[in-house]
Amino acid sequence: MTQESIVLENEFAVGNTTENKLAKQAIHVHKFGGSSLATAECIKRVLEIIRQHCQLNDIVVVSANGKTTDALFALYTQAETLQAEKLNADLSNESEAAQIATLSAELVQSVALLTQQQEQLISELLNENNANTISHLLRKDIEILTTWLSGDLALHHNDILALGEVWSARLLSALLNEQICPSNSIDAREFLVIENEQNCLVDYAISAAQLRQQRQFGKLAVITGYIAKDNRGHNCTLGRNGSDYSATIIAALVAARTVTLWTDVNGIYSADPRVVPNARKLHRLPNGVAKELGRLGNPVLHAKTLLPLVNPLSEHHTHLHVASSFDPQVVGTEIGKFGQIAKQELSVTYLNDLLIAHSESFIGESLLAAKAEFAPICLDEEQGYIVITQAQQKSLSQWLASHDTEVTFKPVSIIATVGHRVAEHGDIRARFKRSLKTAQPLCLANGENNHSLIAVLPEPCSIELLNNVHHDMTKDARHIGVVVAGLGNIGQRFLELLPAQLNRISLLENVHLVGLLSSKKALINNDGIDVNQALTMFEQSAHEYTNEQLLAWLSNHPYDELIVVDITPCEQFSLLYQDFFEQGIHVIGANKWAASSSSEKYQKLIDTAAANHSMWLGNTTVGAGLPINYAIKDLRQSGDEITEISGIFSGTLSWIFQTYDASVPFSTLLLDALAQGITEPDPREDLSGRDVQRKLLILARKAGFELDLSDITCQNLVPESLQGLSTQEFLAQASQLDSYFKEAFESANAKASCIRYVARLQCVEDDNNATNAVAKVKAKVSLEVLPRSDAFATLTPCDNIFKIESRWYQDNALIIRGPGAGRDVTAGGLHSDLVNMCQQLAHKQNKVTIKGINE
Ligand SMILES: NC(=O)C1=CN([C@@H]2O[C@H](COP(=O)(O)OP(=O)(O)OC[C@H]3O[C@@H](n4cnc5c(N)ncnc54)[C@H](O)[C@@H]3O)[C@@H](O)[C@H]2O)C=CC1
Ligand SMILES: N[C@@H](CC=O)C(=O)O
Repeated sequence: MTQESIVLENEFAVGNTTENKLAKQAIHVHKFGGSSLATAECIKRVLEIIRQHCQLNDIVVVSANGKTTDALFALYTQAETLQAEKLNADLSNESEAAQIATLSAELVQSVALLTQQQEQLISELLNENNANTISHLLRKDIEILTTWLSGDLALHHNDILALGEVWSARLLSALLNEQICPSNSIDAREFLVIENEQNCLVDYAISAAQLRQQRQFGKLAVITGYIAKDNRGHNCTLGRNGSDYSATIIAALVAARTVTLWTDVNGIYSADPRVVPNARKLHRLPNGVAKELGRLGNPVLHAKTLLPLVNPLSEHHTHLHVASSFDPQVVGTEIGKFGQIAKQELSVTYLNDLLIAHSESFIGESLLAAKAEFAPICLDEEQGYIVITQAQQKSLSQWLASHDTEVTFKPVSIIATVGHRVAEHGDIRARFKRSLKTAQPLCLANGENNHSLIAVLPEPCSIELLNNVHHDMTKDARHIGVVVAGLGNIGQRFLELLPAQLNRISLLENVHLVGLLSSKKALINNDGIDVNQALTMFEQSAHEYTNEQLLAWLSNHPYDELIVVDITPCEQFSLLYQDFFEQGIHVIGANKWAASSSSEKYQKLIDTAAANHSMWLGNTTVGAGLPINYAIKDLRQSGDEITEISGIFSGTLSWIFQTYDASVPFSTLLLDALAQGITEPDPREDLSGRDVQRKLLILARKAGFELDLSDITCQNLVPESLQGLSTQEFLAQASQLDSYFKEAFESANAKASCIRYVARLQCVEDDNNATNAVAKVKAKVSLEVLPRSDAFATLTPCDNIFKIESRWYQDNALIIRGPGAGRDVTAGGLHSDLVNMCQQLAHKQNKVTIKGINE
């Protein structure tokens, strides 16, 4: 149990009634299916999930362990056969008597096998004392089961089927008591009342009141799924997938905030991932869309399960999560009420083995009666057809015969595209029709609440068609969330350019701005932040945050990919990259700290990013928007070996030294550069040479050299007297710089030369000896006196120049030159990284792991 739950328990211990205390904290319902509870190992995993995710006032709902319900059903059938045989057998006939004896022995054996399976779970999991207690209860149940199997079977049908859930809840509760927290198991038949087994309509008022009596304060309730009582007091079951339904009913009864269905898949996909490899996980599904998916054959969602999510007692909305108990750290799918982004999701589903039934009774108003009776998959009152399952054929024929109308049936299948109000979008309808051309659909119908477009096909839906339609409808789109950190000089410009970029670049079609961070405040919105008003929204709605809160949100983000754009100058923020990469989050950084951190930290970041398929781009860390990082990476990847890198790497120092002629004080130019947004937030970062030193280190690493900042000699141009001041104090006293630079300028000028701040790195290792060895380098950044005609001396102010010498560029160096700082070029460079990253992400395939298939 978490620390929070311990506090909770103590908190509950004072004052008030049990009911009030239980209601004090939002309740979460966790339902574990049979596969999640199949073996001792699975159950241990479930215990861990409960330890990490549950509070004492939450509720756990369980299915029977593994295939126990199937085994109980098989016992019932065996006993039924035995009883029928006994009834008809002539026991004086030896062979008939022997047959009965064999059947009896087989039944005894099956009971023994089931008992042994349960005993094994008990002994493997519980300590000796508890195991004895639970085994004793099991044996008593087996005695009763044996009498039921030899008595009035039909009367005890549901009693027999209920045993699986009873055993499962009892065992889990005992285990929780032993290892995790106080717990009590509750048999749902003690509180859950439905009208009858056929309609499963819940009496919410009575059930809620009875459940309140069953729950015990300070104990985690473990409740049986699948079973209930009808309003005449008979035991009944909730049918196939009844435990999921139990969980959402119970959530409605206690107004839970969420229900998590822990199962063996880690979410709902845009198509069945077993047959559509490009299917992507749907992170958030609006209620109505989920219902439609359940109706049209999604194997995880069942229309019935979704009904109680809007609480009939209070209009309270419960969110439903689907997650894998085999992979609990993976974020699954959430179903509930969402904004615009979740509503853009499209998925494709299909159903084979259906029938299309044409009849006059389906034309006009009379269709309503058929609709109420058969809840068809789709229908059309003008064309007079409904589409039903093959199992419904007989009852439909009888129903129509009683109305004296004829009917014709034809085998069909359907393929549907499902999404929020898709049927109202002409473009989606047109795309769907186009992609179905070769399949020659018989007709196209709108689904429930227009949340689907359903095509009726004359042939079974093939896997090829499903994949093609999925590709055409979803364009295999991946939704990408972007969080921008640092809303200063460059950050603001980046955001100003964002709306036009999103409009203009089709690769950015599914990119959503979802977070804005300053050093103190954060605005995070999973439904997206309006890019046209981003800064205003930030001003109005941002809240203070801690890094822990930020990381917690990031670990649960609902996007296929998340990109953090770091436009801060902050070392602390760069320390979060390690966490980002561990969570598979991508980073685009203008911030130079991480890329110029110690070799050890840098290598760890690179390794973590690679291990988690995270991308890290930082072209703007050197030369702003100039493609210098790309050029060096490309040379290296192509097999070239870089031997020298030199140039002017600081936009600020380029602008100042190209402009400076001693007619205007040096400090005035420095303040001017600051106002233009080309300096670092503290211009001493530029003037000290540190910014250039970092840039040289970043390029050196890209070129394949292993070195640290301390390996690069750096000439600091800030006099000691100005080094320890605050930024404001430094700026106020910047005139102290003037005499030094005046002198340096005049001395160089007297020799027809000029002063420039230059970065130089040279490989000094003999090439022949360098096989497999890390090349040694000499590197420094310093103020140099250069002839006025030198290539580094004749730049446009603010330009950077990068001179690269390599095996391929020996005699005539590769030169990249252009503006190396400033708002527009840097923000532009960041957008270039964003497009580049989205392009790579568009081709990224997330491997879907399906238990039992590829795992
Ligand atoms: N100015 C230029 O031409 C270029 C700048 N860069 C880099 O861009 C980055 C930003 O530069 P500017 O916009 O000029 O700086 P700035 O000082 O104008 O803006 C930085 C913003 O980051 C915020 N911030 C600081 N710590 C933060 C944190 N922990 N979390 C979130 N936000 C935080 C600050 O509040 C500020 O609003 C720096 O790393 C700089 O080296 C890179 C290339 C060129
Ligand atoms: N302050 C830097 C900005 C770019 O990195 C510079 O002047 O080059």
